[in-house]
Amino acid sequence: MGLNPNMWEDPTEFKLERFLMGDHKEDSEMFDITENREIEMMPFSVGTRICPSYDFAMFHLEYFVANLIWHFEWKLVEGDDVDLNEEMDFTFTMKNLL
Ligand code: HEM
Repeated sequence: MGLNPNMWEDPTEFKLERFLMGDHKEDSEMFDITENREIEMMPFSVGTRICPSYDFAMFHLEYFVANLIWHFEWKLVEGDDVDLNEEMDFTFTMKNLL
């Protein structure tokens, strides 16, 4: 499914901009990391052939991200307006992502 050219333009290309939000994706600079607007990306697939190692992989990815946060100094990009406060949506999300 992740390689289906009917779903994805150039499915094998590394194109982060494909996750931009908005009807006219090229007009928007927001990434849909909440997956509240569209569910297009299912990295572990779904259904009977879902990755059996989903929990194991997620555990390691959380550990990987935690190490990135721990070992690097994180700064806002000048001009960005990130607000870490929570906002109630379908779930709690960050108030301002960018
Ligand atoms: C970030 C890490 C991982 C991602 C994104 C991932 C993703 C996937 C995806 C997309 C599938 C195909 C599901 C389908 O056919 O619809 C799959 C299948 C599978 N994955 Fe993973 N996987 C990850 C890590 C792992 C790890 C660490 C293991 C083993 C230790 C594993 C074992 C398997 C196996 C055995 C299948 C075949 C399941 C089946 O065909 O019934 N995966 N995985």
